[in-house]
Amino acid sequence: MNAEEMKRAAAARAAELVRDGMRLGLGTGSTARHFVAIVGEKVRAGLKVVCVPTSEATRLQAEAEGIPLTTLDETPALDLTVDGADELDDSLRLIKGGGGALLREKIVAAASRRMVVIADGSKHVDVLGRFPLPIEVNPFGLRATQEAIVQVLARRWPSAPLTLRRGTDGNPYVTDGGHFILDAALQRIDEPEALANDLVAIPGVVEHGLFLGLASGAVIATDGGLVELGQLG
Ligand SMILES: O=C[C@H](O)[C@H](O)[C@H](O)COP(=O)(O)O
Repeated sequence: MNAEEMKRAAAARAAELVRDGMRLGLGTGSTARHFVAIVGEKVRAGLKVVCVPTSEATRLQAEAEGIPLTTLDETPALDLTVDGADELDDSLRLIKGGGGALLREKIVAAASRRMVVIADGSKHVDVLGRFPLPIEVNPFGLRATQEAIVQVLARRWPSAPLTLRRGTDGNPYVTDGGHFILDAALQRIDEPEALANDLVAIPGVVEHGLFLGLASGAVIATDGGLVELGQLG
């Protein structure tokens, strides 16, 4: 299987968890895109669900698929969210936000009774951190927030590069929430909980890409077949 086939296979397994009447969170990214497409096929075949998209990109795809959408204001509690990840470990701790959607993804995951991660095997790691950690910040006071983050990181990563994410036009990348993203190249995060606590305490940090205690299960597609972690049902 190539990478796209693996993503599709993981998405198809997660789609088996979807039942009539469910309130679903729809993730963002190239893996979640397969899940949204499969849900779209099921909706056109008669499945009754309402969904909250985790980004404007996913909202556009879901609308094009004819998937009924709602918001967390109308539907504040969801049954299941299915989303991709940039990295996941055996304890279902994640790094997310490579596509810039971490804030809405985390809000939607936290509003869901279950969150199932879908990924190809390349995302499954022993220790988080090879993927740069996205940190979403308010544009106001960017430089001061950046320096505060550097100081916090310096306790464990004295020289970790912290880079302002830019779009293809060279301007700072702007999230759906109107924020910027700083990517921290940490290589290895041995204590993600401690780092998460430190980051949320910094004024100006809106959210970070460590998803801890949110995922209840994962479907990982490998050349040897599907590997399931945690609880899917
Ligand atoms: O912001 C983006 C999301 O966190 C994605 O779920 C994550 O980047 C994984 O995306 P992909 O499935 O494209 O690797």
